[in-house]
Amino acid sequence: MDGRSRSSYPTWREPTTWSDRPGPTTSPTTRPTTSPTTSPTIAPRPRRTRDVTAGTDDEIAREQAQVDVVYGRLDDLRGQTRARLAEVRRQGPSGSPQNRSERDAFATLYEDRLAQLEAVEERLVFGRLDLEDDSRRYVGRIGLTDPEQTPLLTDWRAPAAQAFYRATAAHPDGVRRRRHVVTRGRTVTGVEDEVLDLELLDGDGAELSGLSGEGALLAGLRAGRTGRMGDIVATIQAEQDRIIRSELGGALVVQGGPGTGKTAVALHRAAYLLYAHRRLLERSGVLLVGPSRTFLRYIDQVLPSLGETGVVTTTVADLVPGVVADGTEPDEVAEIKGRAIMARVVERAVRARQRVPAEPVEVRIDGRRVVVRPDDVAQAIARARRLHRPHNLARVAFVRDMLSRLANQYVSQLAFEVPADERGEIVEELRSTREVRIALNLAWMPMSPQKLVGDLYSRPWRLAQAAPELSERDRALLARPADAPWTPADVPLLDEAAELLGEDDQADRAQARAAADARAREVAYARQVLEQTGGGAFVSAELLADRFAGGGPALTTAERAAADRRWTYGHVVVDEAQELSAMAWRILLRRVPTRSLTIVGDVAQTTSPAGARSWARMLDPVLRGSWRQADLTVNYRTPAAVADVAGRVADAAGLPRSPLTSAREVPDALVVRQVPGDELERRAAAVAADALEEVRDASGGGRVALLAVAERQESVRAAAADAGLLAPDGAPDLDAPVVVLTPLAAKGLEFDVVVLVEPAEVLARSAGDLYVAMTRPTRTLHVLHAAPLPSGC
Ligand SMILES: Nc1ncnc2c1ncn2[C@@H]1O[C@H](COP(=O)(O)OP(=O)(O)OP(=O)(O)O)[C@@H](O)[C@H]1O
Repeated sequence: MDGRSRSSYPTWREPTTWSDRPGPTTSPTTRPTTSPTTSPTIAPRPRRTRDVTAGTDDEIAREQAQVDVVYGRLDDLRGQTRARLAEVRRQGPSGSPQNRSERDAFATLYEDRLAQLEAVEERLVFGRLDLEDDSRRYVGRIGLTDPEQTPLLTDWRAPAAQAFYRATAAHPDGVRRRRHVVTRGRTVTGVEDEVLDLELLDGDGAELSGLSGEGALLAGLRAGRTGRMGDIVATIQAEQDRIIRSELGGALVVQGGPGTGKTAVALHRAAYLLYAHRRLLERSGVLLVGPSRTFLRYIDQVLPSLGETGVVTTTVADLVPGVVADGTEPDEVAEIKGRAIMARVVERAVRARQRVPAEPVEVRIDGRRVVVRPDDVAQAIARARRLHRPHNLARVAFVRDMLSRLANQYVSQLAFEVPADERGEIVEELRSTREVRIALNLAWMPMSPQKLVGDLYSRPWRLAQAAPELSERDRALLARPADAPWTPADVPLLDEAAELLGEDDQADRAQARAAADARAREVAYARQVLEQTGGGAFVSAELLADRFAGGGPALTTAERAAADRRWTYGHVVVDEAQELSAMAWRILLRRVPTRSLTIVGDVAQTTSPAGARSWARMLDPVLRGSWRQADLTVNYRTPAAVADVAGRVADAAGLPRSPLTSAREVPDALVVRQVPGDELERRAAAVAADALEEVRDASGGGRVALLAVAERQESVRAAAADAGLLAPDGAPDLDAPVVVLTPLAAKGLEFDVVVLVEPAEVLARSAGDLYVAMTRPTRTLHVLHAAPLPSGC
């Protein structure tokens, strides 16, 4: 994986029949991953290994007994935590502020712990390893021990669980048998074994009985979509596991075609890193950046289900606290704002606010004359710049210097010596004189990022001065009224400006010094408290001290980080990273000076004109060539027939597509219909209605998406509303069974069925959009067209 090499797909899975009670929902047939028609990247079936099928009910009953024990322990721990929380709350709001703050901090800790214990209810236990030394190890969502500290369940992220994901017959890693335990609620519904030890197969049949199943992985893939992403913790594949557990340091790029689990892997990696490097990351935090708020909603249940609530999830547009970037603009305008040169433009715009006046400015004070001379201003500017501090902070030095020069002029006109303390009064008088203030402000204007960037757009001469590299056309495209709303592409520029302008942080720094003194004492105290309460297993003394000092219960690391523009994270995960502009990379890298990054994406799915078609071209300039790449090669989402045609379309359009193997084959997965142009929307809605009937299941699963270009959204939505599929004018709602979206908005999401309306129009906007649209379904892609189909279809 390291050194930008391609990983292979080493996991072999037995094609088996699924032992199940009451049974998973029926679904289209699947192609076993060992089928000869699948890609050569899937390792051939090892001949030494075979599945054993007998006595399933006994095995299920045996596993049920163990699963009951583990859930029993979970219930006990929940009960204990609830009791502790109630005890803390009972103490009420009395006592000294220190006592109250400690109580609040403990209440938050117990609440967090309880939330974690509640979140792991589903599929708490999902695996068992039978080891060469005849011991057994159960693998699950979190680690649990019994009251005597005997292990009951191994956290999936622990080193001891790694073999569950990686062991193969060729490299059994001390494992004789790997068992997938499938549960629904707290009931074991099936087991599936992979036997990695030949001797075991030749041994006692009774001991090995009851092992059958069609494969936990494929069963999971066949389940109806719910509109929200689920975790894959029970069926992580070896090539995915290697990425999830890759070392923390440096920048890791995860390239993979559609449906290869990039998002799933990114989320599981965030959870893994928090577990494996908790000391480091619990206080600095992990940031996860996604392409849109819709996407963040789509994934928002995954990390909590893995027992992690401390990750800050956001979009680039939301990275600057206090800036609401909900304006829209044409792609070509966003592309200009994303260019690397805009960093220079902002820098020049800042320097333009440090200006030597053309003429001397004369000011009269108490009948005496002082002059703000261009020479003095030039010298004071040069001296202040040499400090290399941000504009608003260096301004303090500039003003002090200028006032001193003006005071000298004033004093030289007096007929007597001025004592040092009275000179200070003269300086203060000069400072408060309106004309002096105006003259100094004109020379070195205090600035907010919003004013600086807003002026660039609304005052063409300022842009012309700051951006000589941009063509007149480009500059005209950037022009807009001063009160126009901010757009997502403005946010990196505002952050750049904030960085160069700085805030007057003198008070902050004094406070920080005082806080540092207090902190050592607080950490020592927190350590003592943890020793007494036994809370050290799930929180460090440093974090507890943060919470004592943090002003109350609300301030978790994630909350403090999200509210602070200058927060630097211990690790940043970026999904759909191929879309990021050069300026967006700058804002992100500022948040992770250690360059500990997981960068996830597919350069064939790029839709933004500011995005990348090559990782090297995108990342070499920003990471100076210091990054490693891992590839994902198996498409778990899209049926083979759909993936094949999407691949042909991508190739015809010249997209840099990764070679892919589809894990699933679904009969009749691709349906193409030509219809009259004036019937497109109505027919598409009818197809969606029929599809919904087919995929809807009793538990609320089953999702259908109608995808069309932005210009058709309204008419498709109206047709879908007429067909009773969605409320008229309703906003896109991921929880609804049917959604109407643009391909861009569908990025990263998936549905059971996609109805794609007029692919030629999608292609006209961007080939990446068409590739994205075609690769969203897990079961069926319906293509409806009036115009000729794009080549490759
Ligand atoms: N090991 C796995 N076990 C079970 N399901 C998996 C596994 N890997 C991926 N999946 C499923 O495959 C689907 C696609 O995963 P995901 O959305 O992470 O892919 P992606 O590479 O980010 O796709 P895209 O680039 O198209 O957005 C999801 O439903 C995910 O849960």
